[in-house]
Amino acid sequence: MSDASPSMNDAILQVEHLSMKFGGLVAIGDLSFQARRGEITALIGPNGAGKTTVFNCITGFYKPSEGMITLSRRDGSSFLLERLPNHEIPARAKVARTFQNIRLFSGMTLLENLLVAQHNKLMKASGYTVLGLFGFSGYRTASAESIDLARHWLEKADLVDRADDPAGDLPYGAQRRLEIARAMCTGPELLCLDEPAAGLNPKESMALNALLMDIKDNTGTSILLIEHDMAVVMQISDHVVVLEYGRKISDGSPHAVRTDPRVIAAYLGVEDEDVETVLTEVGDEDVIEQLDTGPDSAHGPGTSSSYLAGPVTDTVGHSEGERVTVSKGASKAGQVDARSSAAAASPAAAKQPSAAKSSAAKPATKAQVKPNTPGVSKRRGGRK
Ligand SMILES: Nc1ncnc2c1ncn2[C@@H]1O[C@H](COP(=O)(O)OP(=O)(O)OP(=O)(O)O)[C@@H](O)[C@H]1O
Repeated sequence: MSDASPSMNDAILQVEHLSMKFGGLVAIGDLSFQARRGEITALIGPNGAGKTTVFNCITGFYKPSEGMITLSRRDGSSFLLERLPNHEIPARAKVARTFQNIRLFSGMTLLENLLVAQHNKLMKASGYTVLGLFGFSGYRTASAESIDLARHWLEKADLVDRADDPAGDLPYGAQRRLEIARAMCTGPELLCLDEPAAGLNPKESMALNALLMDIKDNTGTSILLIEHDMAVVMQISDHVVVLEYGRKISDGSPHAVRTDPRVIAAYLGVEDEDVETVLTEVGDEDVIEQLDTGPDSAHGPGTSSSYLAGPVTDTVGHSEGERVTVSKGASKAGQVDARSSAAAASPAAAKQPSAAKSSAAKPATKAQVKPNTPGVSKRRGGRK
C-alpha cells in the first residue's frame, strides 16, 4: 500500500513483465505497459494476440505465470492484482469488466439488472441479515440510493424509457450499453471493456463512443478497452498498446500507432513480399485507410475467437528456450524490425534488391521473398 495520493494522469494500472503460459504456449510474453488515470487506453492486435488473456490476468480469471499488475486507486491505496483473490478485485481494487459475449440476465428488466449489480452494497446495508425485509432504515436508504444510481446510468446509456423491459428484448447495441451501465453501477475506478463495439452498426457504435466519452469526461473512471473496430479505437483512445503473438509491438498515441510500420504489417496481415512496401508507405493515406477499416479477414475481427488464425506451421522463439506455435508468416512486426535493423547495420545492403535483403533479415522458415515490385498492387486490398 502506498500513501501518496495519485493525481489524474498518473498510472492507474501498471503491467510489468507479465507472462502467461498455457503448457508450452506462451500467450503473453514479458509484457509491460501503463494505463493512465482518467484516460481511455486501447489494447489492440490481431486475433490470438493475447488481449483477452491480459484482461483475464488483470481481472483475476487467470493468475499470471510471471509479472506484476499494480492498480493504484484515487485514495492512494494500491493493489497487486495478481495476488488478490478474484472476488476482491471488483470490491477492493474497484476494477469492473465486460466480456466479449454479452452476459446480462436476459429475463430480468433493465432496472433489475442494474440493481443486482449493487447486491453487495445492499447486503452490507442489511447487515447480512433479514433486517432488510423489515424495512431497516439503513437498508431503505441504501435501496433508494441504488435505484437512483440505476436510473442515472439508464439515462446516461439512453435506456431509461425501457427500464421495465426484459434486457433480452433490447437490440444488440443497447444490450452492450446496458452492460456498461451495469458495470458503472459498481463504482469502478478502472473499467475493462472486451470488444464493446463487436457486432454494432455505425449508429450503435456512435452511441457507444458517446457513452464512453461521457464516462471518461464526467466520472474519472479510467477505461481499458480491447477493440477491433479501428474507428472506435482511433476516435476515443488517448493511448494505444498493440500486441502481436503475446508481445508488445507498439505503444503510443493513436496517431503514432497508426503510422507505425510494425503495426501496419501485423494488423493488416500483409503478405511477406509486401512488408517492405508497407515500410516505404508509412503515412500513405491508403495504408492508413486500410487500418481504419479494420484488419483483413485472416486476422479478425469476425468471430473474435481465441484461436490462432490460419494453419499452424511456424514458430516464434520466446525467452528461456520456450516456443509458441503460430500461423505461417509469424510476426510481421518482427519482420519489419529485422528489416530495419539490417538496414541500419548495413545501409549499402539496404539499397540492394529486396530479395537479397529479405533472405538475410527474415527467419529461414518464411516463404521466399519475391523481387521488389514497385507499388502495392499485390497487397491484399491494396491501392488501385
Ligand atoms: N485457457 C486457455 N488455455 C489454452 N490456451 C489459451 C487459453 N486462453 C487463451 N489461450 C491461447 O492464448 C492465445 C491468446 O488468446 P487470447 O484469447 O488472449 O487472444 P485475443 O488477442 O484476445 O484474441 P481475440 O481477438 O480472438 O479475442 C491464443 O493462442 C489462445 O488460443
